[in-house]
Amino acid sequence: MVIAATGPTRPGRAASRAFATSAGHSARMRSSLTPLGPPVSRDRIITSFPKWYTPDACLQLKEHFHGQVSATCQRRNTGTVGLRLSKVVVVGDLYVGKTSLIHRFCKNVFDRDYKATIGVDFEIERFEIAGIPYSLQIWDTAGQEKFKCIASAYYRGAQVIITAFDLTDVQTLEHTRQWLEDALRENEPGSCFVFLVGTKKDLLSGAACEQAEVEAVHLANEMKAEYWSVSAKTGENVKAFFSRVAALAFEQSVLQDLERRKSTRLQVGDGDLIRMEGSPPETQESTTSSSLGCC
Ligand SMILES: Nc1nc2c(ncn2[C@@H]2O[C@H](COP(=O)(O)OP(=O)(O)OP(=O)(O)O)[C@@H](O)[C@H]2O)c(=O)[nH]1
Ligand SMILES: [Mg+2]
Repeated sequence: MVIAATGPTRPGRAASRAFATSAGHSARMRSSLTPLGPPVSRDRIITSFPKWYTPDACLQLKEHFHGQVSATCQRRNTGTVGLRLSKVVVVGDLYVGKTSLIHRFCKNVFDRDYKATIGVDFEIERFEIAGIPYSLQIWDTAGQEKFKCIASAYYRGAQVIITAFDLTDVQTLEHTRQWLEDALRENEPGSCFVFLVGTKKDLLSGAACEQAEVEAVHLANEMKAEYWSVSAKTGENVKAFFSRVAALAFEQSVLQDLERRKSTRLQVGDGDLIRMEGSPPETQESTTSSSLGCC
């Protein structure tokens, strides 16, 4: 099986989309990243922190970027974050509407006909968040059992896991627990944001949707996930949902980058401290060179 590979997009200049499908032992690139492209479209520009769907099941309640993140973005000092892609993996039973959700967001289309995903597909969507370019690599996986082993090979390295279920089919909600477990197994504990998404909201009345959401919100809390109800058919909540995903992933990336840079500075700082305390010249030299080596 050939694994689809992408390089990082060039912020502000790169084309936004790469798309690959793998089926059994074959894989094909439908298109590839091109070096030049249009600027980020206006509806992908995020300036204020997108709000949760319900405060009863959300990953964080605050409505502003973390103070450190805002300050870092204002100074345009986000290190490599603006060059990075965050990997998002969408899992869930067959026919729940994973592909439709992604296509609504990335292509603004909806197809009434069902075409099963074979293996995996992915889309790259570019954003500009707090003035910094940022991209999501959104992996669409197959829900059919026979393709599960292909799809699960792509779970690794996810920063975000989206578990989708059909709001009109309670069984698909029950299965999300297993989908999440499988996806988490391939990733470092505590390294992923988890979302639980109820699809096909347009098929339910307001009251029926509220009823389905009670159970979903309960499960979302057990999963430590943020809950959203969406409709790929009407587009309801789709953009708001992915904006929220992008903002949370971006904020985490900036904070991790700051943390990494801080610990690098601390290592260098330790070396300086030893020198200032008057160690013999040969120790000074070895300390300095090992500090440089670290960086
Ligand atoms: N009414 C309605 N139908 C939807 C919605 N989303 C998806 N569907 C329909 O549900 C069917 C399945 O959608 P897909 O997006 O192909 O499902 P999937 O989860 O990707 O399925 P697999 O690729 O087999 O895992 C299709 O016929 C879609 O048109 C929605 O929001 N509303
Ligand atoms: Mg699909």
